Amino acid sequence: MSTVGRQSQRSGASTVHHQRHYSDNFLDSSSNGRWLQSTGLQHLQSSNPSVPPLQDYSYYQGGQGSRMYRNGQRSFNGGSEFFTEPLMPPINSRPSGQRKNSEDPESPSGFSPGLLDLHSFDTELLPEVAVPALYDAPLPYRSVRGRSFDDTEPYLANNKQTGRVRAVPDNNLLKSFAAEKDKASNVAKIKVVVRKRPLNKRELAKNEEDIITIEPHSNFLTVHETKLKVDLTEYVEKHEFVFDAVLNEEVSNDEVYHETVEPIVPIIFQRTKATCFAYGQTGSGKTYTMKPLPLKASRDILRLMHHTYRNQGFQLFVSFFEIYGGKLYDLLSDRKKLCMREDGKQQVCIVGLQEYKVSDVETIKDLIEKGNATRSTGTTADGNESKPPRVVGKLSFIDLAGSERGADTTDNDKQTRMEGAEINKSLLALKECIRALDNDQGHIPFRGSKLTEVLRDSFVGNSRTVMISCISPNSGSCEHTLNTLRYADRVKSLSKGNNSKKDTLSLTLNLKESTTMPLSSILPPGPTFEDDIDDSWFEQADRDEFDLSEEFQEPEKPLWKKNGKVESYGISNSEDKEEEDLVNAHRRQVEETMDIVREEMNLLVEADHPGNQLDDYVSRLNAILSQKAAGIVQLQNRLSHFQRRLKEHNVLVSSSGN
Ligand SMILES: Nc1ncnc2c1ncn2[C@@H]1O[C@H](COP(=O)(O)OP(=O)(O)OP(=O)(O)O)[C@@H](O)[C@H]1O
Repeated sequence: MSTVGRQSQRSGASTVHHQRHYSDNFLDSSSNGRWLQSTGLQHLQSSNPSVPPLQDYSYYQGGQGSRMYRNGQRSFNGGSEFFTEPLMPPINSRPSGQRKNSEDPESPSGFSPGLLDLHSFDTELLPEVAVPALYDAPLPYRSVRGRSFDDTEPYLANNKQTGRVRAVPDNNLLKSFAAEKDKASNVAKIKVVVRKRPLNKRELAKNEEDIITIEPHSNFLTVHETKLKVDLTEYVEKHEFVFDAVLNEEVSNDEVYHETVEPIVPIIFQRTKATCFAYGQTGSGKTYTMKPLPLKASRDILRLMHHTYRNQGFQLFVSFFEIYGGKLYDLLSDRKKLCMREDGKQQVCIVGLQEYKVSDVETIKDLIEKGNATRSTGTTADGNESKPPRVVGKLSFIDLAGSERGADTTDNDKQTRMEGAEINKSLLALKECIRALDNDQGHIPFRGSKLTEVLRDSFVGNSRTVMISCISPNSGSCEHTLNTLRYADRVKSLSKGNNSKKDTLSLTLNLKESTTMPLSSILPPGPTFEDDIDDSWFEQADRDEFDLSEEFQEPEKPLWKKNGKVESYGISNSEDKEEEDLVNAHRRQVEETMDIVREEMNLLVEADHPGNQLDDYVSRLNAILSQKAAGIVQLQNRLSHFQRRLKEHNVLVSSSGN
């Protein structure tokens, strides 16, 4: 076992390499019981695993870890839904309009998703594996070591256990490899999917309207926002969005998996890190959506490991943790507080995080279901433990805190405001990292928040991100829904391969995009696309990002847009952006108000009003002005709260040394 210390430039603390202690004995019912009690995972039902258990699980601690970003107060009540669903039925196998009974809109949210690490392990750590005749292959192939098919490192070069014969794939298997590789290389770097949940009982009881329409079999979504005209009569403003996929309230969790994570599973066998996160306001269905994904993904990963990549030396590890208030807690170890360090290679290590090596779905389910085990006293592994398995692929599932909490600046409670600040910071930093990732920028601003720091290695190299934006359909959530969709839209439009033209194209060619062709390959060449990307494009993208005017582009839109008065500010960092958004929104409100006043004054001047009508006019104008003024004051308050929170947060960050 090796421990290497290094002064971290940032924190000044020593860094620690992964320390892995293998043990056969990892589940302890007493501590599980405690954890289960608090998490409600005891409600989970068992299922038929699709892959036969191999019973070779063990665990180590101290490796790179999993992450979930959640609100600490969130409950972890489990539902039985995802253990009882059939394994990945085809997306069109369910009649449209039919929802599973088990998807109860009122059922409590489930346990947190976690992370699946896929490790390749050194040959000397390979367990003896019987080589079935099926996998025997002609000699020339025997010298090819294959974590993936085209990995041409000589297989025997470092293998001290020369007596062992490594299985090599036959032609069918080679075809499988190639097919999996093909699939992997055709998955877009960023995929933004929106999921709308059904109206819940409470909303139905209040006769709340469903304000979201989704065109069948399309990627289009429209929000119908009710607004007040100058004369205080109501009108509906339509906001249209296009995403990579838009899933309506009838879509099952299986279909969500099929659309989001399933395509990226093969990629992690190609040395790629993938991240799937859910974003949206509280109660919009993030947990409901994310909960089933890790197990579904692990089923597929194990299936690939046991079939296509059989005997290729892959191991799967699972870990769970939470980031709360900028601190890390191990959810598989009684919420033990963890710290994060960087090693000499700038790899992020979560010191002490327990990671469980798993070989069957049942074990993963057990881990999720039963929670943690006792800490390792650890059966010592052989001398090779100083050579920990190398992480070759990783799939992280992140259930973010409710997005509106980041914007909640009105709470007087300091703790709540601090939480809001951290959440806000995480969301903004996440967007920045995704943007940098997709633009192949050399610098990934992962230090913007704890979440992105932890996810650092998911943002470098050949990684993939799937963002699932969850939205509530009710009219009362309109503002939050629009915010969520705008965030998603920005993430999407920041992507150099995904401007709005391309979105439209992807609508037509969506099937190709997800099955045979990358989006970029079906798009026309042009100066705005990958090949000719230059700084001016980024500047344009930045301007676009902060042009809050998209929703006002229809004919009846306020004059401020036509006057072109709203300017975007230059961008210095992600914190500034939130402030800039607020400033722009504030400015927009003021200018909109001024335009209304001007219009009304013109009307007043032009019209030959008798005195009593003039009075009416003036009082109506006053009503409009005070309504607008309230909005402006509210924005001013938000702005100053935001600035205060930023200061507090910066003090906190610098005092914590992280
Ligand atoms: N697509 C859906 N179909 C049926 N019910 C849903 C769906 N999405 C969410 N729900 C239900 O809505 C409620 C809220 O969902 P959930 O707890 O997942 O929201 P959340 O976004 O994770 O909220 P929070 O941020 O507060 O944790 C739950 O009762 C859940 O069962």
